Amino acid sequence: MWSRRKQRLTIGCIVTCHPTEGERYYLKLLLMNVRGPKSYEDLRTMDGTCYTTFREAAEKRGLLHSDNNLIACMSEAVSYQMPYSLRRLFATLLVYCNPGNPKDLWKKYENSMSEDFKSISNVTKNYIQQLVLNHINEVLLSMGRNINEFKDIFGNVNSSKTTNEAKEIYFERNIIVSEEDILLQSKLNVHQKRAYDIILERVYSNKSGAFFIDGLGGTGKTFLYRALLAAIRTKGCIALATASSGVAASILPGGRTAHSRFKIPIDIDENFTCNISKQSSLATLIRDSKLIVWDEVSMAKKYTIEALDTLLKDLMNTKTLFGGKVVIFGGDFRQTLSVVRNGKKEDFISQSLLYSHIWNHLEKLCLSENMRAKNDPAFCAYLMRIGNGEEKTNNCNKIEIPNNFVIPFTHEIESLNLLFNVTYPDFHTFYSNPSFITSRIILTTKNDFVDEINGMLIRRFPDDATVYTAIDKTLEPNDQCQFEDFLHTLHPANLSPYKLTLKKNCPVILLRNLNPTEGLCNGTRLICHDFKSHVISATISSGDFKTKHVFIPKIPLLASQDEKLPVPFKRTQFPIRLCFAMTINKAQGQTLDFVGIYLREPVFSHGQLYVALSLAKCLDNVKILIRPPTAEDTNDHCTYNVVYDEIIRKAFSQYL
Ligand SMILES: Nc1ncnc2c1ncn2[C@@H]1O[C@H](COP(=O)(O)OP(=O)(O)OP(=O)(O)O)[C@@H](O)[C@H]1O
Repeated sequence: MWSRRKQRLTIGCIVTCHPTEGERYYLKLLLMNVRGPKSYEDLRTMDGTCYTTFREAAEKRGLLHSDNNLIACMSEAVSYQMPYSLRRLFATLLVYCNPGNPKDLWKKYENSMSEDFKSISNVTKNYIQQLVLNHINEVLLSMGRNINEFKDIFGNVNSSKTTNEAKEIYFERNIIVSEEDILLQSKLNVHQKRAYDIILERVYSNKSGAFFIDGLGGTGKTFLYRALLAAIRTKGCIALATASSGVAASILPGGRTAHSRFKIPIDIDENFTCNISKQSSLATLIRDSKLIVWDEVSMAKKYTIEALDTLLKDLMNTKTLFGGKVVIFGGDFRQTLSVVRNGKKEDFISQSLLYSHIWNHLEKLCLSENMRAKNDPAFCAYLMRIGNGEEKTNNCNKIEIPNNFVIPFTHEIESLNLLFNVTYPDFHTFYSNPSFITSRIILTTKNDFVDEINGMLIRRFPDDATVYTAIDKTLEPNDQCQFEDFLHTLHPANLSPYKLTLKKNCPVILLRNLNPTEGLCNGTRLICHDFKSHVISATISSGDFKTKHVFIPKIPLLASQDEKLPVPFKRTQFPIRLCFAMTINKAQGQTLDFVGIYLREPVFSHGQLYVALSLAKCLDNVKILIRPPTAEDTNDHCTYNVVYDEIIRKAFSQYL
C-alpha cells in the first residue's frame, strides 16, 4: 500500500557527483559536511579564513586526501612542543600514510623534532640530527620497519648500536619489569604458587612443557603470568606475552596479540602454513624465548594454536609438541569462544581448542580461588552456576536474574538513563578523572547497540563536541562516484565511524596496532585531551604505558575480509572508537570497578552472560537492564543464558 510522502524541513536531495567534475564535486562534499551554511562564502570559510575555491576549503577541512593534511597534522602537533611525541608521530605518518613528498615533510619539521636535543651543551648540529634519526629509527623498528628503507628522505643513515641488534629481540629484551611485578610472586596463593613452581622448574631445567592454566574468570591467571614473565625477564631472558584479543594483550606487560606476534592471519583455516622465515630476526626471537604465554585461549580458533605448534616445530627443527618450548595457554571455557561469522553452534564448538588434537596433550594446572570476587562468596557461587549452565531455568528456558542486580525496565530511555547513572555516576564531577572513566563500562551484545550507547553517552559528557568526518574511497576507483554516499553509512566493526564525535577527556579504544612496543596496540584504551583538525593529543589509560602521551593521526583503514562488505573500501579516519560501552566479547579479560549490562536482546552465544557478570568484583558492582520481550512484561527479569554443554563437558570432564 502506498502512503503519501511526508513533507519535512528538507531542502532537497544532493545528486551524485564525480571527482572529475572539479568544483561541483567539492561543493557537494562541503554541502554534505558543513552544518548550517548560509552562503557559498560560508561553505568556503574555515577557521575564519575564506578560501577562493571549494577544493581548498574541502582540503582545509580534511575532506580530501593530500600531503597538505600530513603537513597540517605535523604543524598542529608542533604547537604542543613535545618533540619526543612528534618524532613518533612522524614515523607513524611515514609507515601508515605513505606521504607523496616525505622529504619535504622531514625538512619542514626536522627543527621542531630536534628541540629537546638542542638543550644538550657542546654538541654539533650533525650530532643532534643523528640523535633525532636514531629515535625515529627506533620507532620505525618497533613498527617492523627500518630507517634505511627511507633512503630518499634521509640518505644513508649510520645505524646506532641499538639498531644493529635484531630489532624484535632488542625490544623484547628491553621490556622494563616493574617493581610491582617483581613482588607478585610473594603474593601468589597456594594454587598459583604450585603452577608457578612447576612452570619455572621446566624453564630452568630446559625441559619442554605445554600447559593449560585452567581457572574461572578472576582466579588470578593474569596475575600468575605477570609473576612468571617478571621472573624470567629479570634474569635477562625472553618471555613472549600474547593473548587472543587486543584488550587482553594490553593488560600483559609487553603483551601483543598472538596474531601479530606470530604473524598468523585472522582468516586462518586448516591449510595454513607458517610464513616466518627461519633466518628472520623474529624467528631468532621465538627460538630464544624461554617462555611463551597465550592468554584468553578459549577465544582463539584451534587452527591458530595448531599453527603455533607447526611454527615452533619448524623453527626448532623437532617433532616435539610446540618445538619443545615451555608454552602456557590460559583461559576459561565458560567464557566466550572464537566468533565464527554467521556460524552455527556446531561451528563455534568445532573451532575450539578443546576439539583440537593438541588439547589432550596439554598439562592442566588448575586455579580455583576467585581472587577478583573473593570478598563475595555468594557472587562467586552464582557466577559458577551461570558459567556452568547450572542456574535453574523456567519453562521458557530462561534464568531469573535476582532483583538486586536488575535495573527495572519502565521506558527504554528512562531505564537506560538509570543504567548510565549507576555506571557513570556524577559524570560532571568525575569526567576529568581517567581512572574513574576507564574502570567502568557498559557491556552489550552487538556493535550496533555499542555505537548507540556511546552516542548517547558522549552527548551527556560535559564540554563541546568535536566531530571528525572520514574520507571513504572505494578500492576500485571507478566505483567511487556510485558508492561514495553509501560507504558513509557502513559501520564495519574494526573501522572508525564515518563521523567520529569526541569530547575532552572521553575514553576511546585504539583499533590498530600503531606501535605495539610503545603501548599503542589494537585494544589499547586512551583518554583524549585535545583536538586539532588533523591530530588528537591523548594519553594511554590502560596497561604498562598508562599515562604516556601520544599523538594520534588519521590513517587509512581497511575493513577485515571477514566483514564481507558489498563494496571494498578504505576509510581515512583517526583509528579510534569511543569506549563508554563495548561488546561483551571485546571486553573479556579486564577487572572493572563497575559493570552495567544492557541486554537489549538476550545474549546469543556461549559464555556471554558469564563474562559480562564476571568482570565485576562483587554483586554490588554490577547492574543489568533487560529489555522485556513485550511492553507488558516489564516485571520480567528473566533472560537466556547460553552455555554449550559440549564445551563444559569436554573442558571440565575431570571435575564433573
Ligand atoms: N594472589 C593474589 N593476590 C592478590 N590479588 C590477586 C591475586 N591473584 C589475583 N588477584 C587479583 O584478582 C583480580 C583478578 O585476577 P586476574 O585478572 O589475574 O584473573 P583472571 O583469571 O586472569 O581473570 P579473567 O579470566 O577474567 O581474565 C585482579 O584484580 C588481581 O590483581
